[in-house]
Amino acid sequence: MNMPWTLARQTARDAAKPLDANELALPDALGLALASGVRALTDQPTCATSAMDGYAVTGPGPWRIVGRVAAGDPVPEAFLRSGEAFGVATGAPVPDGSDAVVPVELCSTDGALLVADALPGKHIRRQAEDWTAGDELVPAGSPITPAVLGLAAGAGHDTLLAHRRPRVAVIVTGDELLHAGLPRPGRVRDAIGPMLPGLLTRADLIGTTHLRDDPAALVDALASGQADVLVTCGATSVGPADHLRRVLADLDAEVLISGVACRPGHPMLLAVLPDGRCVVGLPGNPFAALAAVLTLLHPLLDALGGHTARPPVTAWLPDVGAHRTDTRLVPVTRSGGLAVPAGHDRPGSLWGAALADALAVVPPGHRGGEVEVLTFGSAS
Ligand SMILES: Nc1nc2c(c(=O)[nH]1)N[C@H]1C(S)=C(S)[C@@H](COP(=O)(O)OP(=O)(O)OC[C@H]3O[C@@H](n4cnc5c(N)ncnc54)[C@H](O)[C@@H]3O)O[C@H]1N2
Ligand code: MOO
Repeated sequence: MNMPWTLARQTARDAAKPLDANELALPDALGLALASGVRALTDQPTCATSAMDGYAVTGPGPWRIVGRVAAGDPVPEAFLRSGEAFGVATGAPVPDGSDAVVPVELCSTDGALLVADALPGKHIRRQAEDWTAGDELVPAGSPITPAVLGLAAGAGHDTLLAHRRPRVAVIVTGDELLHAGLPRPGRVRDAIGPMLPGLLTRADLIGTTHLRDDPAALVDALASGQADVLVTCGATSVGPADHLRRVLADLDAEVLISGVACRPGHPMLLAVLPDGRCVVGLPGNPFAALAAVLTLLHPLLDALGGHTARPPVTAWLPDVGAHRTDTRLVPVTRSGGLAVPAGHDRPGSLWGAALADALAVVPPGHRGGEVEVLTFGSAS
């Protein structure tokens, strides 16, 4: 009995716990998931600062210019009194007592005398206006994007605690596969091996092995290794050369998912070996393999990498002819909230997927309307 598609995705997410976490220098943490929230180590700003190049002033004008402070200077020792002005640069601390900053282009000066209109409080960034020391700025489980790195640096961090990226080994099986040159009767080019690295943006691909349809070789390939996840391609079905299910049984693997009610890709599977390593079985038909990556592999890799599930991305899809009982995965291009089918979506062909930027998830019975879309880059 094939598992419903939505349950299969959730089962894949729940199949693994986040991998260990390490304290990493900021540049090394890019793309990983935060293992603990980023907290501000100081107030921002740490003191009242000027938001403009100009003059800090106090009381009604005109004012007497009594000094100047540049970016990088410490807080001026002077306390600004009514009728006094202090030259300030954007980002520089303003003297205590300042009422407002007047931008330089709104000022006229006559020697040490400054004339302008000042609005109380204007253009002064008060201490802790953005955040206070101890505030959580980004929660655990968030992806460490370039902006998170910049924010963390701004909040005083030199390192971040981040989960390790899962290590993935790929095993491509099939006597009929060629890895170069022209396909010919009885021989096809491996289309899955070249596709996978670009789909593993949240993992480290540690190796790709090509095997004949030989159960002993498959046992050897699965039995040991450094990978957290083994991804097999082909051999998921019931033909004489399709050994994956028997080999997993011989290895005492716990099969969590053996078939999913979706088109294409229904023979996909997920198993856990006795030592905790996971096996994701991608069907041999290349578009079915892509469907299995987005359905099972991405949620599993997200869970291992410590990434929190994000709200689904949706788009409006016309009636594309839903399946009666199974979820269809349909290649689409998206434009302004609308998903347009790319066509060419037969299980053995990546043509439609190559023209698409996402797969639309079409539940059984769908007759047009809002659907979830899965992008190729990452996961849930
Ligand atoms: N009796 C049944 N036969 C099949 C069923 C079924 O339910 N009952 N399901 C079909 C579906 S759906 C799929 S999908 C495939 C899954 O097959 P396998 O995972 O066992 O893969 P293979 O048999 O090795 O290959 C299937 C097909 O894909 C081509 N292939 C395999 N690997 C690659 C690759 N790396 N790159 C490009 N093409 C590949 C292979 O040559 C075959 O044409 O089973 C159906 N049969
Ligand atoms: O998964 Mo198969 O047709 O559905 O390629």
